[in-house]
Amino acid sequence: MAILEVDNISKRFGGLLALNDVSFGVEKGEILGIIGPNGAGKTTLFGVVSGFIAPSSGDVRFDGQRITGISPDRLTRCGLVRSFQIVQTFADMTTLEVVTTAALTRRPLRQAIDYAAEVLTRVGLGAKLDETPATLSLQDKKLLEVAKCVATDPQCILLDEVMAGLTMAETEAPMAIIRELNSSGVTIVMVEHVMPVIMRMATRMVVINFGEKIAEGTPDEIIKDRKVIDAYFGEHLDA
Ligand SMILES: Nc1ncnc2c1ncn2[C@@H]1O[C@H](COP(=O)(O)OP(=O)(O)OP(=O)(O)O)[C@@H](O)[C@H]1O
Repeated sequence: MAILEVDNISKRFGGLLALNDVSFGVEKGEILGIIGPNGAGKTTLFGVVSGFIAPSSGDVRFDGQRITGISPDRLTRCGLVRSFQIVQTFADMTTLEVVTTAALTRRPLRQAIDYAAEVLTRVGLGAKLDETPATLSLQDKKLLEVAKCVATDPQCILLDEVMAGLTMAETEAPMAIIRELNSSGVTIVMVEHVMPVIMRMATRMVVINFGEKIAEGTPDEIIKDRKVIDAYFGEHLDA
């Protein structure tokens, strides 16, 4: 059963058609990877699905309900949450305060603080509750971004380049956390440039190029797809 349906989404920025009639579904419990060359429209697509960008046309449905145009905070309460490529934090807050803010989505303050500490520990930041995000390493900032999502108790998480900038060794921790989340029933949609990561994680993939969906299938099907290989100009897609 599809938890998320993207139906004929187009988005125009002035003269630029950033998304052109993109449609796909996300099945409950899967890990869907979205890939595409730079500027393909992946971030715009995430923005539309998560309520940050209004589409020029088309609809998004979550759990059977039309959600097009619904604000990100309402979507979070519905169980659909996104992470950001550039780690979003407030300068003066501690990691515990940042994640507590997210946990307040479904809990009163006292419980939100306890739950935030639990989630931070789960992602490996249990020793850094009192640190400000600016002092964290890039890997820890990414884990904080994941913790913010997890603390809202989502049904579906949209992860925008959680592995970008990390070494392959550093990707192991976020990959394990995402797998664990998925095992606990959370549907994952991830945009990722780090090809070996997405090939290992995704159960299915959607490929975007110049704002259009050019392919959809399992990682094995995708690496053999002629249109995908051409879009990457022969870039090596092996996992
Ligand atoms: N707010 C905006 N105003 C005008 N053009 C935009 C805006 N946001 C994105 N674009 C353009 O839309 C196209 C798609 O951009 P988008 O950021 O969605 O691609 P992407 O696949 O996420 O790229 P990357 O992999 O580099 O992050 C690009 O040509 C970009 O310059």
